[in-house]
Amino acid sequence: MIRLVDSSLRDGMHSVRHSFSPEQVALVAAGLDRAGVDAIEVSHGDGVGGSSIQYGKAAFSDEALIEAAASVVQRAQIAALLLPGIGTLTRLQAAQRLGASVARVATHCTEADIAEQHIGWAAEHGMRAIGFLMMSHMIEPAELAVQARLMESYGASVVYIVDSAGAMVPRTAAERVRALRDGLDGATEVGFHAHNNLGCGVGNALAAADAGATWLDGSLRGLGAGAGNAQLEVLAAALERSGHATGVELFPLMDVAEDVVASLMERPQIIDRTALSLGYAGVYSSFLLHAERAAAKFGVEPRAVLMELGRRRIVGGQEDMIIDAAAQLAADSHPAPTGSSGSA
Ligand SMILES: CC[C@H](O)CC(=O)C(=O)O
Ligand SMILES: [Mn+2]
Repeated sequence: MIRLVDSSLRDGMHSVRHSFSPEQVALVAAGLDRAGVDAIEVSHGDGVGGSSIQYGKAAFSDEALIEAAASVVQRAQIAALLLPGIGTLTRLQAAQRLGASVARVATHCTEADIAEQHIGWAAEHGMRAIGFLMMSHMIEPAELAVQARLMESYGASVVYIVDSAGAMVPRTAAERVRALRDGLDGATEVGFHAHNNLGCGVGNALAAADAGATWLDGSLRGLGAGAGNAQLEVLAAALERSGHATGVELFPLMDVAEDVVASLMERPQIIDRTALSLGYAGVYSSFLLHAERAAAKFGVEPRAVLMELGRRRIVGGQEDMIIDAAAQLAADSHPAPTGSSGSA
């Protein structure tokens, strides 16, 4: 049995500049709940506590959004994402008080050790504790399994491989799932979170399921950072057709995607050259809008900025480097005249 987690109201926040209102959240969450989705993730795109100049100001507080979602669901669990260092444990505690019962604690794929306190607290306080290893394409499957074991040792009952950059293809996704499946205790489940920058979002999630992942993320209409996530309603149909039960009712899921989410989207969730460059260069999907803004400011190509970020191996939390890379590219293309000191 596959458990489906919807991320439209969290990863989708990147795509709408963190603007969803409690009313919009309630509409989408009610539709997802009717369709039988297991968990609905709600917060700023960068998790609880993410609203800031660095990551983008949200229109409403995480707490108001979580409360709105929790007030309309009958069956689905509400999930809160926390990136230690962006949000603190107190934000997770507040999320739990307001109705979140799933804690997804996210770290860069080599930094699982910073999640010990948060995963431990969630597991000890009745939440389902999930570890979320971001930018998982950047390290080899065996190294990823070592990090996953750390999260398991802190109390995570599920560890996710997170293809933040949408840089994986079905083979590399499946290799990582197999490495975690082999390295973790049999009781610990493996999850997969896809991005569609290389056009492989649903395919990667299917490959992950075939390799033993039992938790899969997606979002309605694919609403998410970069080219978006695995499109949830498409994934549900494709899983059913490939023999994986999800417990989700497909038509109500299609309906909330088309009748509610489609009209909330600010930009088409397509693989244009900038989104494709994210996957090709292996860059964090949530950098898309930041890179477009920085490129416009410095008069350079967004694609060039993303390729430079990939070359520098910049990871989440280093958003200021996007501006640095754009400024550097602008300076390289308009070098100061010989003999100039570069300052007035
Ligand atoms: C900034 C948090 C990030 O969006 C989490 C996530 O969904 C990912 O890494 O793909
Ligand atoms: Mn994501």
